Amino acid sequence: MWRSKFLRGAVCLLQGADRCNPCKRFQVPLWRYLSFYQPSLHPLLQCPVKAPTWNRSEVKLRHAVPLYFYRTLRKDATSTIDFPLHPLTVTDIKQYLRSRDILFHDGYSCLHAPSIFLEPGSGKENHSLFINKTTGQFLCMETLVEGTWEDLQDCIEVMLNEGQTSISPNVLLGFPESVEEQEEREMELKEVQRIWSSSVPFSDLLEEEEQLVKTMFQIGKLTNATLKRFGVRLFKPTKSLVFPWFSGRDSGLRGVKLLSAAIKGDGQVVYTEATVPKVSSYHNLFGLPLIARKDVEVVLTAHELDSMAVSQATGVPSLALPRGVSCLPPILLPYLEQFKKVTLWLGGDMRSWEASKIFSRKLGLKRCSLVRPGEFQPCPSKALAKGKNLARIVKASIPAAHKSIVSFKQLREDVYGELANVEQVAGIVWTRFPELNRILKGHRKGELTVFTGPTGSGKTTFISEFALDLCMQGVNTLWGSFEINNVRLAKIMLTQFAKQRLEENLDQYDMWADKFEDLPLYFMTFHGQQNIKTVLETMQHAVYLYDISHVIIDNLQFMMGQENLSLDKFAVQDHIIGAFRKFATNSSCHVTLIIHPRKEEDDKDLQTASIFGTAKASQEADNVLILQEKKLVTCPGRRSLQVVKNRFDGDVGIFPLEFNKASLTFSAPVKGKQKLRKVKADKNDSTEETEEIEHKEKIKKTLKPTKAKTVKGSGPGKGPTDEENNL
Ligand SMILES: Nc1ncnc2c1ncn2[C@@H]1O[C@H](COP(=O)(O)OP(=O)(O)OP(=O)(O)O)[C@@H](O)[C@H]1O
Repeated sequence: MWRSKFLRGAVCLLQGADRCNPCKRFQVPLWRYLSFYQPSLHPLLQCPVKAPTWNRSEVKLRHAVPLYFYRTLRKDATSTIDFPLHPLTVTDIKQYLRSRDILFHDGYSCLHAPSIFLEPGSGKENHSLFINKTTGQFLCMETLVEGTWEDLQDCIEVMLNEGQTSISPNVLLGFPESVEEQEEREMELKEVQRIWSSSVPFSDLLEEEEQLVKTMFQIGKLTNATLKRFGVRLFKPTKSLVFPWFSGRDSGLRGVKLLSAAIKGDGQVVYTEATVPKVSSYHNLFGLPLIARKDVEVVLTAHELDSMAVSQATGVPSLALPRGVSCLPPILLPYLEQFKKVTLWLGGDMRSWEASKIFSRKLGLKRCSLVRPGEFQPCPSKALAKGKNLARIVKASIPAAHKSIVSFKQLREDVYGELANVEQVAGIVWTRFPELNRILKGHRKGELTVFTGPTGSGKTTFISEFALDLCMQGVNTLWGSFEINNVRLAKIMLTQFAKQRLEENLDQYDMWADKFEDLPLYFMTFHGQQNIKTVLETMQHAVYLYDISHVIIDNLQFMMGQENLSLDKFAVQDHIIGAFRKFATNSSCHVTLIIHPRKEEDDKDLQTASIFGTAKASQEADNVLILQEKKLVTCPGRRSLQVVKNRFDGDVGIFPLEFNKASLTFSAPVKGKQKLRKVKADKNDSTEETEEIEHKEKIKKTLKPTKAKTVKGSGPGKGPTDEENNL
């Protein structure tokens, strides 16, 4: 939301308005619920209610009435069904299609069926209807109609009720959006058109202007022909590159992504992205309009510039994911179904390597191959800039499907990668807890962390900030808060995010809530006792839908009551911890499990034995953290964090925590401005690094440090903040 305000602000300024139009205040929910309105999807996961994704203007009311009528009937019917329904499975989808005599066959991540949106004998290719096996999301590759499983079921029912064998793509009418949503959508489309029409193609730039922009974005090796083919333009007011979102070969503009460069105070060049519509609705596979139906091979990258580099250097079709390595939205999978070979070249670091392994599972291991990052295989745009042979790098990609038994020869490269990238292998470091980095070294996917502390000592409060810190760095996070409700938890997190009591600064609520809303943060809706199977099913679903890489379970005790009571308590606890351990490993997802201590003695620190009934549970955990509460007379309530187990490198230790009641934070306040250490290039630098430094100098000369300017908005929901103005 704040992005569209900013862009509206930028465009208003563009049009000579002396100030932003009064920014329309949007009542936006503070957090992002995972609540689908289609009961067929997991009802216990909630996400913003999404209207179907086809262009509403094509809809003809004539057809809509029966469908709308049908839906209203069914909606009432489902409201009487008790939750939880089981999440949709491929078996459910197959059973339904068979019951309607619709033939299908298995694809990679989708089922392929004859499209019901094509007149029989229309001469167009059959089996062009792709249905995602996990979510039911569908796409007709001929008409480009797409929608949810519920929408497809509705269309099939209406078609059968009318005794037809096909149905017009215009039949679909989503639930009427609220006036506000309709208004927001129209405003976004206007924004997109404004930005697009006021951007200029590179061929229209003056020579020196073109050179300056290419230097700024380090795309000197990309030709204007390539930029033109992909439709890239320059938005002059903010010197931003504009990447268009055309969803099909000949369809209209649905959105844009702006890439801007700015120089920070310390001389670092920072690249910032902004999308319209906002990032959660921005599902652009950049480069899609250039894909022909006959293409069977594609290179998937994490950035638009990388895609253009691959396409220009190798001639192989290439697409860029909308949100880099952070997620591969299932809604895009039907668009990738036609490819028999998918090469994932997501970047040059370990995070990209981890993501490519996870995404290849979603795409189907057999058809995927991965470009291993490394010194000689940076991201595509860097490889192009350094004159590397991109075709050879793509050719040298390794199959994602690995055999169950491997020799060291196959492991050799992975081992080297881990040794050469110690920092990245250590995981994501906390920005707010340097002491924790010193001991744990970082937060890694696939691990199980057990966290405990005395009752009422601040476990939830601490873990909330612990997880928020990682989420702010792009770690997709799922909360399972069985003890306190999501509103209260979100309020704690927002306070920690804003580092102030918003009760006393309500005029800033919208600004902070807009930023908070863009975090990759999701909540389960469980409360009170739950059984472990339902919780794990929901977590699995969330990992698939949102590429969750960190799940917090607060707390274990809420799953103890539902298990087989004939077992003794410790056996149940061991079973549950074992189940989370398995989930963490199989889903490459970090699980943080909060456990109430088994016994507490006021005058003694908690030990590992205080937590677990048996040694088994402590063996399953990779990390064991304890929030120690010193009940000292001198400083009552003094907390410390103790790491009693660290499987990654064995370091353990304890450090004090300073609790700030106003901001609910445990992180030590930053004392003064931390001077960023300048790393002097050492004498024997390789020529490449020297070139890199010279290049950076050149960019700094072209980029005048931007002076942050504030645009006074009107009352609540003020205009863009300083950093937004730096876009
Ligand atoms: N270090 C601290 N000093 C004082 N108050 C704190 C501290 N940490 C948390 N609190 C406050 O104590 C209350 C309980 O915090 P929290 O719910 O995080 O504890 P908890 O250990 O999760 O509780 P429970 O054991 O019931 O789950 C909250 O109001 C919180 O703001």
